[in-house]
Amino acid sequence: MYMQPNIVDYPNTFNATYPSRNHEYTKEKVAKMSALIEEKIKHFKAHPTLGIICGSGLGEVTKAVKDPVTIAYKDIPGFPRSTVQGHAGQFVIGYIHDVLVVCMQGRFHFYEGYDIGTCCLPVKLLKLLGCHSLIISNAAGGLNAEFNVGDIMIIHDHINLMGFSGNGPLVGPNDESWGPRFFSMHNAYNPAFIKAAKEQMRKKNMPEHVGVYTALGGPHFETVAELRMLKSQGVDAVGMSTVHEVVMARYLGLHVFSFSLITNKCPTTYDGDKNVNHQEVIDTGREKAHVLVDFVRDLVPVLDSIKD
Ligand SMILES: O=P(O)(O)O[C@@H]1C[C@H](O)[C@@H](CO)O1
Ligand SMILES: Nc1nc2[nH]cnc2c(=O)[nH]1
Repeated sequence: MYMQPNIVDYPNTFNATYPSRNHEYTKEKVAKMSALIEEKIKHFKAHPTLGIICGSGLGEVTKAVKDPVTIAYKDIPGFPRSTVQGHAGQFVIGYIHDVLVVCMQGRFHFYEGYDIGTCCLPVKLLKLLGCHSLIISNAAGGLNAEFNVGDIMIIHDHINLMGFSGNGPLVGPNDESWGPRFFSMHNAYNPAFIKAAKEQMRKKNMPEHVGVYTALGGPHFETVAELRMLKSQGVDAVGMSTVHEVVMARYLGLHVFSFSLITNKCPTTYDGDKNVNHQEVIDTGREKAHVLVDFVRDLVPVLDSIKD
């Protein structure tokens, strides 16, 4: 879907167009959304400290949440709607162990027609709700030959392909009260979180995959030539999200842990019938729900205790 670029008056100069609507999500606007949620969770008498963004088919992670309060995205004025199968479109807020978490069952993708800034609005909302850290999950195709369908890959770095070409969430005017104009993406994926997650994997006898993720605009999956190119550039898993959310999270000073569920293998040869499809992605998420719930449940208190 073609999005009409947003037109903003730049004081005294000219009308500028921006690919991202991030600047429209002002503190005032996002605080109104946050206040609606806070009202519905005031009985907890605490603010959530950890946000969890669930990838395609990965919403069952919320089974780890005790005393959940569910709030539909459609009940928050100005908040986008989920349009993709496997993204329920609701917040699930409650406790995992003694940590108050906000889970997002559903994220927003560029291919749904949302601009990249709108895709990252949830990260701003999670920050205003009080989160200091995020777990960002996604379903991804595995390029690394060591990965099997159903494995988890911890993301230790990414290649921001959409951002390379100027389609980044922070393109446009900057409000310094949210974050700085320029900032580093070095160690964007918190090394202490990665270390803790690897320890969890070792204890659970899970393969300890760590790798590089990239997101393409989608919604189509990749050609063999594209996958070969990505593999040659050091990409281990390919998806359609996460990267821009991590950029936004680091801008806001949030700590990030992120992982991919490898839902399919990415074909790098032309032989055989290797058509990836969304149903396969959803099915792998469902089949592995128990592993994800267990992994996230045990990781949450560990990550929450690491403050830098
Ligand atoms: O929201 P995520 O990144 O987990 O979703 C992936 C990428 C596409 O949206 C979808 C393809 O099946 O899964
Ligand atoms: N781009 C992309 N996204 C995915 N999400 C789940 N599997 C895939 C994949 O193979 N490619």
